[in-house]
Amino acid sequence: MGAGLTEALIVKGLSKTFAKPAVSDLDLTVHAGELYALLGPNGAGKTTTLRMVAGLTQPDKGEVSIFGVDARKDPAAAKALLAWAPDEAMIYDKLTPLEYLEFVAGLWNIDPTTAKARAEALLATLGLTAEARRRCEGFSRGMKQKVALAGALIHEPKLLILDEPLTGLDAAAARLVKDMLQARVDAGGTVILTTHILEVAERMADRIGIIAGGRLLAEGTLDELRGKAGEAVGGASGGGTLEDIFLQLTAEDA
Ligand SMILES: Nc1ncnc2c1ncn2[C@@H]1O[C@H](COP(=O)(O)OP(=O)(O)OP(=O)(O)O)[C@@H](O)[C@H]1O
Repeated sequence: MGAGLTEALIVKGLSKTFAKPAVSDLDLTVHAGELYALLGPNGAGKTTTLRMVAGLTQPDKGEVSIFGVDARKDPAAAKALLAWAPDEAMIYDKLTPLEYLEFVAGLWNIDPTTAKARAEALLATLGLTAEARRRCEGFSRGMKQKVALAGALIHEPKLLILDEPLTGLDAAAARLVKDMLQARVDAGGTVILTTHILEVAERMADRIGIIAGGRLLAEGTLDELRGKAGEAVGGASGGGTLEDIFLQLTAEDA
């Protein structure tokens, strides 16, 4: 985990209203080299927040800084530092995984030799070597999701943002993806993910942010969140699970 000297992401006062407020005056900090889990009930504003960080949704107000780059002033530089993997894989069915990855690499101006080497390495890590030259059209949802994840990683982003990366994956595929994310963090990369699987956050995350109604309820390590949940009930913090803490904090908010 990073020493906190560099911040991978700083979000300040981020706000977005659609028909009603989706994200309200949100502050978040993600340290370089950590795995950060953004949690919250359905409709809490997680996807909207991460889409604004990735430059896909225009905020109404607020600041987003990616490794010190002001994402609203210099979106191209910010985007080069990050990858966004949505929960619904968007890949071209007529292409093979290798062709898709070479196509995405082309968009980043990566030279073809490097692109091919990176694509093959990513597909191997994700257990897709045997399918590398088969068209994606017959692939399962989980396989397509893995191809999309490889596409997000082809330009070697410093910050990886994943919306519900484990949805639709079977146990073996979920393990592969979790191991890959952990390996990236161990190698100094930064990962932000949303998940409704609280055990995943509990086991993997260095720090956790809990949002509800577009507002940050708590942010910190599991121990820090335990302390907050304890304070909120006016007593000493117990050894509650993340699920206990999450349910307590979100129920109080509701
Ligand atoms: N493009 C949009 N147009 C209108 N409303 C939207 C749009 N995107 C999100 N919203 C609304 O903003 C709120 C927050 O949605 P968001 O998808 O960010 O929540 P979430 O925390 O990711 O939820 P979930 O866990 O269900 O995926 C919801 O009320 C949602 O209906």
